[in-house]
Amino acid sequence: MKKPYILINSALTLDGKISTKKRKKIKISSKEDFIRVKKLRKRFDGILVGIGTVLADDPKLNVENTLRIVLDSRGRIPLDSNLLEDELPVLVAITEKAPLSRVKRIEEKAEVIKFKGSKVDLKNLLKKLREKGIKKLLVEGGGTVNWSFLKNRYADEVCVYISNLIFGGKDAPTFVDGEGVKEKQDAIELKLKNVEKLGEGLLLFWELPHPKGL
Ligand SMILES: NC(=O)C1=CN([C@@H]2O[C@H](COP(=O)(O)OP(=O)(O)OC[C@H]3O[C@@H](n4cnc5c(N)ncnc54)[C@H](OP(=O)(O)O)[C@@H]3O)[C@@H](O)[C@H]2O)C=CC1
Ligand SMILES: Nc1nc(O)c(N)c(N[C@@H]2O[C@H](COP(=O)(O)O)[C@@H](O)[C@H]2O)n1
Repeated sequence: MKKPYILINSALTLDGKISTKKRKKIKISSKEDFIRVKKLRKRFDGILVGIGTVLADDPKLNVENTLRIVLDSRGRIPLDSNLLEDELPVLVAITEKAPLSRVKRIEEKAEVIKFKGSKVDLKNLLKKLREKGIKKLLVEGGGTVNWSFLKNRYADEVCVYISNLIFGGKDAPTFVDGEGVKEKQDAIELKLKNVEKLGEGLLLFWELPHPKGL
């Protein structure tokens, strides 16, 4: 079974942060980049975010004919979150760690798929998404989710908008968080495909040389 084609898109400050140390929703993209992202989202069958992003940003990701997917092992998605309050489809990927009473409430508002283990099993999730007809998946963070998709070599391409802002701070989330590698030899090496100036920032397109199948 082929996995969906996967693009990670993110907006970073010049120092690689995706929010400040307060970890709240912050506009890092320029006006021009938000216009680009709006068009980009329409080209994907699915948009995926982690529960950290849902709790911090309460995103809408409201694009017609696109499935919104949340990685949420413990079923923490707020029942009044924008994703669960509108009419557009949402899939919440949970694990056996999610309390049953909570799952029932989420199921009233979204499709729920349950996986074994303590974190959502990406391989099996991607299989299920492909079976559901998701051929192109846009991953929009945050840093922990980006790490999972890169570490496992599931991402095919990466697009980052590098803004003219600097947030600093060791506790501010970065484009890729998670465990990280210990040695340079374990680094995830990408190939630069394109560079564009956009507003006061730069748009960079990268390709992963050997994305993994399922
Ligand atoms: N500038 C930008 O472009 C963007 C910025 N952001 C910012 O990023 C920050 C949020 O990032 P972060 O806190 O890292 O949260 P994430 O959105 O990356 O969500 C991470 C959580 O997802 C759950 N999860 C379940 N299964 C997996 C899996 N297989 N792999 C990875 N995660 C899994 C885990 O929680 P659990 O165990 O409970 O399931 C995990 O802690 C916010 O500050 C937000 O504003 C976010 C997106 C874009
Ligand atoms: N491209 C981009 N630029 C920024 O500056 C951002 N803060 C984000 N954040 C991502 O977009 C989601 C919000 O989407 P809606 O506007 O609510 O539809 C947010 O959750 C991040 O994934 N992206």
